[in-house]
Amino acid sequence: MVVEAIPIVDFADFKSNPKKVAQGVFDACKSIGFFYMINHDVPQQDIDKAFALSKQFFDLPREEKEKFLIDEENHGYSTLYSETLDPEHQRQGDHKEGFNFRSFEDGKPFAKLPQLFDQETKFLDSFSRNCHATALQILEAFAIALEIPEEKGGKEFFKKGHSYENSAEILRFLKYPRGGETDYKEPVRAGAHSDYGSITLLFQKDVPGLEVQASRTEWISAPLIPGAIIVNVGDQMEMWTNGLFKSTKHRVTFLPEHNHLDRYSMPYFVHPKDDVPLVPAPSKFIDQTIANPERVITAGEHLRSRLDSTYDYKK
Ligand SMILES: O=C(O)CCC(=O)C(=O)O
Ligand SMILES: [Fe+2]
Repeated sequence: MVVEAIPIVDFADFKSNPKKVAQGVFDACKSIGFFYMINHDVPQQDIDKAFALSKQFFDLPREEKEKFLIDEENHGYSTLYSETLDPEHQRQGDHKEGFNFRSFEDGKPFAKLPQLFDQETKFLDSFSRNCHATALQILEAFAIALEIPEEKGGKEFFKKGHSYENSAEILRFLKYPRGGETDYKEPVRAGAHSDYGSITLLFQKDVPGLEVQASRTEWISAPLIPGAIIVNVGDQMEMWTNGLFKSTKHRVTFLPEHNHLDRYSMPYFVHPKDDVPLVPAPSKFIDQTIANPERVITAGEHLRSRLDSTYDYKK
C-alpha cells in the first residue's frame, strides 16, 4: 500500500483510550513505518535547550570538537563526511557532523564529554530519559495493538526488552552545514538508509529536508510540524515483527531555497537490550516462522555489524 503522507498520531488520549491510539500507531507502522507523534511528554523548552546546546557545540573550533572523536562504542563526535549512510550510491560521505551520547549511567556520561556538555550532564541525562520514556509509550502501543498474550508479557512485552542504562541507546545531535561553507554540491545530505534499532524519535527544527521512501520509486517529504516528534520503525523492530512493521528508507535532501541555512536535527535511537533475540514476537498478527533458526541473531550482534559498515572510526 502506498501512503501519500506520513500519518499523525495524537497521544493525548493514550491513558484514557490506549486501544485507539495503539491502532493509529499500528496502521502507520504496517504501512509507511513513520508517524508524527503529537501531544507527547517531552517539554518544548527542553527540546529548545537541547538544540541550543547542539548549536553551541558545533560552533566550537574544529580542533576542540576533534578532541572527542567518535569511538568504536558509538560515542562522541563524527566529523563532516565521516559517515556514509548509503555507501552503494554515495560518492562522498554525508554532509553532516554529529555528536552521539551513549546513555548516562548513574547520572555519569559514558565517556568524557566536552566541557559545554559536561556542565549540563543532569539536563542531558534527564532529556535522554524523557526520550526513552516516550519510546516506552510507543512500545506499549505496539504490544497493545499486536495483542501480545498476557502470559508472554502482554503490553509490557517490548518494554521489557529495553532499558535506558546499559543499553546501546543514543541521543544524537546533528548539524548539516549550509551549502556555501563548502564545495558540497549534492542535494542529498544524508544518504538513503534505514535505522538500525527498534524505533527512532526525531526532532526537527526550522529547516525541513527529511524524505521518506513511500514506495520503491517515490520519495515523500516529511514537513516540519511544530512540536511533533517523527517516529520511525528501525530494522530490529522489522525483524522482531517478522516484516509486519516496516523499517523504511529515508534520507535528507536540501532544497535550493534552504542551501544558505544550517540544518539541525536530533534523533534519539532506541535499541533493545543487547541479548534480545530478533525472532518473531508472539502475536497472532505476526508470522511465527523463523527464517533461519540456526542463525538467530541478537540485537547486540545486529547493531555491531551495522555500525562497522557505516563509520570510518579512524578519520
Ligand atoms: O536529520 C534528519 O532529519 C534525519 C537523520 C537520520 O535519519 C538519522 O540520523 O538516522
Ligand atoms: Fe535515520
